[in-house]
Amino acid sequence: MKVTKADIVISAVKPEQYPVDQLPEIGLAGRSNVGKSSFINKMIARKNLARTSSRPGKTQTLNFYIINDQLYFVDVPGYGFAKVSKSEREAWGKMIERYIMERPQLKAVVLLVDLRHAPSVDDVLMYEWLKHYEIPVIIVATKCDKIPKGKWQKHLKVVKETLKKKPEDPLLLFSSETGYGKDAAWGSIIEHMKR
Ligand SMILES: Nc1nc2c(ncn2[C@@H]2O[C@H](COP(=O)(O)OP(=O)(O)OP(=O)(O)O)[C@@H](O)[C@H]2O)c(=O)[nH]1
Ligand SMILES: [Mg+2]
Repeated sequence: MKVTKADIVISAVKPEQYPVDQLPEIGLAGRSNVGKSSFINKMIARKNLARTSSRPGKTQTLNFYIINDQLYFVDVPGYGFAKVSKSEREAWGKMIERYIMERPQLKAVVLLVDLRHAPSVDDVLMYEWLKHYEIPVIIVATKCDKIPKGKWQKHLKVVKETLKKKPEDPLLLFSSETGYGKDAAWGSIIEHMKR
């Protein structure tokens, strides 16, 4: 998809703040620092519209980005960030749960995992939880620039087996650094938007 227009519309913490225009939405989920905001920036070819940081926990709210007046990317705060209090973690959980469970226009969640490592316990829980609520998931193994090409298949196999990936969910390679996998990711997102 050629992105000609992209803007942040709102940073929301509760449903009353979500956009009301019924456009399809694609959520981004994954561990803190895995590269969700970087994924959005690469996909829309903007340097830092979705704010990124080497410090985990950068994204704290549900950030709605409107793309070509056609769809939203919803940047979701990452999980698994140790420096978060129990009450913050609970607030996070409630915010995500409300969004994911009560949002018919949510067409799919892009679940980002780090290609370098086996998915964490939290990654597995997140995947199982999304599947439980019958949300289509596009699994994106990112930071593939950090692994030599010859080892990609081996690492993909670990991701697939650890998550117990369902056959209907695609697993794609990606790099926000090089742009590898951008067209495939758009292809999958567009397919899910039409459902
Ligand atoms: N080499 C490489 N670095 C990446 C890639 N994607 C993200 N990064 C780096 O990883 C760090 C975290 O990226 P973010 O996009 O801010 O991560 P996030 O998932 O949005 O993190 P939170 O907002 O804290 O949940 C930054 O330093 C990025 O530059 C990638 O594909 N390759
Ligand atoms: Mg972020």
